[in-house]
Amino acid sequence: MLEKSPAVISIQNLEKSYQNGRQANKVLKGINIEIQPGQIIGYIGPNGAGKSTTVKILCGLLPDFEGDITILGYDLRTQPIEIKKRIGYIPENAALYDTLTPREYLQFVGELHGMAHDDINQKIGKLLNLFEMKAHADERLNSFSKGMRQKILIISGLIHNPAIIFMDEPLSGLDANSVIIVKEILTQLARDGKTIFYSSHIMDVVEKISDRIILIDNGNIVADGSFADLNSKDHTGSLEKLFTELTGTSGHSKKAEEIIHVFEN
Ligand SMILES: Nc1ncnc2c1ncn2[C@@H]1O[C@H](COP(=O)(O)OP(=O)(O)OP(=O)(O)O)[C@@H](O)[C@H]1O
Repeated sequence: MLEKSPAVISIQNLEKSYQNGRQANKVLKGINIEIQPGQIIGYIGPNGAGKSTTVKILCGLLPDFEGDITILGYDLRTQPIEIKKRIGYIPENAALYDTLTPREYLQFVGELHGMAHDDINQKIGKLLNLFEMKAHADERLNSFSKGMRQKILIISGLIHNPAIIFMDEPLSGLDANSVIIVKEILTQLARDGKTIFYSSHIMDVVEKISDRIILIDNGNIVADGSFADLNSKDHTGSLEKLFTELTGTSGHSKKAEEIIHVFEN
């Protein structure tokens, strides 16, 4: 019998509350996930479900949480630096140093990761080329469009060759060609044994690239499995339909009609 590889991400009873004045607002209510290496995990859910909160906790950006998390065998509470060295985080939006050029910014990121100069420069050249950004390597970031900035963020999350890549709505602002490139990159990274934790609203991309889909709603996991498993269980046909059925957000055309009525009256 094939032995199961040890989990690269282990989340046990994860709970998180934000303080709202005097009241605690619990947004993660007991999340349990074990993730094997080389998988692409699609982490989906409605607005406010707790996706970004989960990703930020896993990347060590929100240290105040309940439960136990180990990543690559390191305890997130006591060994966050060991984890941060080995993961990449690609958020939807992040402040880039606007006065720098992509080359300068990426050199800075590479140095923070302790990479050798030659290695940094070689990776920068290859990745900028791949994302069709080489011509802009020495222009200032403050002149960049949303999609161009997003490409630089993606490169900065990959440059140090992390074992796990956390992505929070990474395709935001990218054109169709760039989306295809990112999809291909993710598939190949997973083939090379990297683990990808991918949080997104873009259902057809999640459906196509994910080995496993985890759907959260209101801080709880409501579905967890491959698209084929989830689809055969609920007979829905598409991830979008499954999403709306399980998160109770159906009746869209009626809602749209009501919104139009607001303008008409
Ligand atoms: N810094 C914060 N302080 C207080 N409440 C917060 C904070 N960040 C998030 N929340 C609340 O936590 C809940 C989950 O937010 P989160 O950003 O994790 O959701 P999400 O699933 O990523 O949503 P979206 O799809 O809209 O990005 C929401 O109710 C949100 O209002």
